[in-house]
Amino acid sequence: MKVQDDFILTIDDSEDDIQYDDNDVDAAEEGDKVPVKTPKKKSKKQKGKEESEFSNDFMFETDVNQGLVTEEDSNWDFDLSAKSGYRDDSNVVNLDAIIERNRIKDVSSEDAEREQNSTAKEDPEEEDITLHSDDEDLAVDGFGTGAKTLEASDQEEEENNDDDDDDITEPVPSFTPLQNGVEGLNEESSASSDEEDEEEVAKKNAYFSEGDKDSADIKMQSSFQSMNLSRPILKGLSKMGFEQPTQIQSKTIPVALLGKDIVGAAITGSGKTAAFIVPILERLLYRPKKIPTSRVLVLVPTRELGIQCHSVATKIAAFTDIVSCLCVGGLSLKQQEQELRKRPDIIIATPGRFIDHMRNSQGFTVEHIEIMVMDEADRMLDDGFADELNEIINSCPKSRQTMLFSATMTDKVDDLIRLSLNRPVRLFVDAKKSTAKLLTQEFIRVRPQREVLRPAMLIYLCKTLFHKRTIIFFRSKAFAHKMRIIFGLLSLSATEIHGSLSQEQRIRALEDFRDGKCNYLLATDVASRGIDIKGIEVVINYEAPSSHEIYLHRVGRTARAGLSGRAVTLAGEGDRKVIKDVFKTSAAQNTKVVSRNLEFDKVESYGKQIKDLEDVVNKVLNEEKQEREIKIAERDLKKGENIIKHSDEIRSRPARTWFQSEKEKKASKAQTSENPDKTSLAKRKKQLEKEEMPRSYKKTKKDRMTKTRAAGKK
Ligand SMILES: Nc1ncnc2c1ncn2[C@@H]1O[C@H](COP(=O)(O)OP(=O)(O)OP(=O)(O)O)[C@@H](O)[C@H]1O
Repeated sequence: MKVQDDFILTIDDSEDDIQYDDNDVDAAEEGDKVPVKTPKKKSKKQKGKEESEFSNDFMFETDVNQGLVTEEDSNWDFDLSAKSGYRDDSNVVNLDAIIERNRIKDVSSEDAEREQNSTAKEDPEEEDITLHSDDEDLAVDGFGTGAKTLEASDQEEEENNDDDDDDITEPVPSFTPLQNGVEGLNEESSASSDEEDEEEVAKKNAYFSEGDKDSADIKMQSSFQSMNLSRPILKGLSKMGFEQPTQIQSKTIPVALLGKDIVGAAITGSGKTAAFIVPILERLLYRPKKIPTSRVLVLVPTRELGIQCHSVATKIAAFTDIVSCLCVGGLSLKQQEQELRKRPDIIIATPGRFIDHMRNSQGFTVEHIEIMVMDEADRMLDDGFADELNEIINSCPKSRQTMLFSATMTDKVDDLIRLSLNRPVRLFVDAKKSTAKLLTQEFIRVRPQREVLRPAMLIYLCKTLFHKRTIIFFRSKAFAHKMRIIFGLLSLSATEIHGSLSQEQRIRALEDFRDGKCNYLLATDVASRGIDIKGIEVVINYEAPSSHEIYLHRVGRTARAGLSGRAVTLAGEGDRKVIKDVFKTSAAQNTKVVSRNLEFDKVESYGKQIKDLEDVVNKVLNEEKQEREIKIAERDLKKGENIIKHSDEIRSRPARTWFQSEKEKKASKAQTSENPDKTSLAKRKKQLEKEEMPRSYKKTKKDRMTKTRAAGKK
């Protein structure tokens, strides 16, 4: 199929089509009225830009430095979301104050002294770290790194375990390039689990549109101007400092403007958000405006990602009349209900909160959703979201355009089929499981007998090597919290983000870290996907995550937008599989992977300090618990008083219905994993498979109502 460059599918072109559930407008017949867009004249400057050469090695920071764009323009912010209302946070305890009260004098003074005398390294790579090739600590130990064969490495590992004690007093920290000369790994392009059999390839060929060919016809556009975007959108992009599209944007925007379904993938930090926001805004510019209608739904897996996406959409739309609404958990339901009543053009939501509105917000309907985006779509396809997703997908019109994006996007047909995509175009920019080119990945082996020193290793890294803009990932919320107390007691300015905190605390943590008020952000995987904070220098994995995908998202918080960064992983025995996968792909893609050895005398000394602090940490935890209980009691008292005062009004409200309680959610998840064939999910999948055929033949109203710009020009 030959596709014209200037062919843009406009959004639901007839106002007559719109139906409202609160009876304010009659249902009407299909119409073919199409708004004709007046062609814009291109300025000389724009033309010049179009002709300029497209570089894939984008340098994002330049405009910021030239002062054309302010930091605020390109930074995402919470101010907009703040208007959506934080929850009452009257039970938040001031942990910093408790830590300060409990800080042992001699620890902090000893610490200050240590700071002064320490061999604190300004640049961890250049100053004290020597690259040398004879350090085989990690390379030969069977983590799949320098191993010639897996069998050989296992044997070597046993040998290495015998002389564990020898490297306890290893010298200065060192890097060892690992992948150079690694045999037998370079032929593989990705981890073995990704190998496809013929059947899967055939399935994919049948399922995906000839999109790659189509998009070759569409041409990768080298500038935003040559994509025929409207002036207000170009102005918004320019205000954000986006001069040239990134690869995923070049590929996606023209295809998305045609209204096609898309399955998109590109490395972390490569601009996927704008890749879907820009075509959405462009299409919305030509919507019928008489009656406001919510036409676009963007689903995201975490609240913070929703806030960030909302901020990007609002900023790019700054010169348009397009309105976005943020509907994520933790923010005021009431305020969101009020905003939804005004029928914003775009709704950015987490699935749970969105369903809550679908069920309980009067007058809110999803009947007119014409574009649905799932950011971090592979996460949304996880079991954890299965039921919510089904509910949303079943409620939204089938004739919608659907776009899915993630850095680790799956193109497995079986995974995608339940989303009832319509011959999607597959737009995969980088090799699967790639990391950013300028990301250095380091690994520190934690031998079983040194597990006890893991916290000390982390403290060592932060005290001697990484002093700021460092995010540290933990698997457990409770442990992240405990470490935050230890950081505080050892005078390391840290904040934390995880699911046990209130939304306001989570947002404040991100802001404090973003603004440099805290040097360390201690996080669980709630912050591993999508979060875009400028200038994160280092990501530390306190332990490797449970999968290679999560690893990629975590380390993708640094080295974003063409900048460099470093990821350091403390790798224990239990982390073998993930680490092996990382090394395999890194070797294949020739990205930089090194091992780091620590100064174990210092690590042991930190270990002793941490042990000495145990009682103080428990004391802080107890005080925190007590203060929280008092706050909760005070809040409940107030609540009780309010209920008595306003009982009539409260009783008159309709009862809210819940999609699933936490208990039901867990039961459903267990059922899915225990007995996948008999779940409603499997049934639904089969039903969708059946429905798939007729659907692709059905011409939708939207399909029929397309117009070329050329028509407008006539
Ligand atoms: N065309 C562009 N020019 C300059 N900067 C850009 C451009 N597109 C995006 N950026 C910037 O690049 C950064 C990363 O963008 P974004 O958060 O959309 O990445 P992503 O691919 O969604 O990452 P992740 O997979 O981690 O979610 C942001 O700071 C954004 O402002």
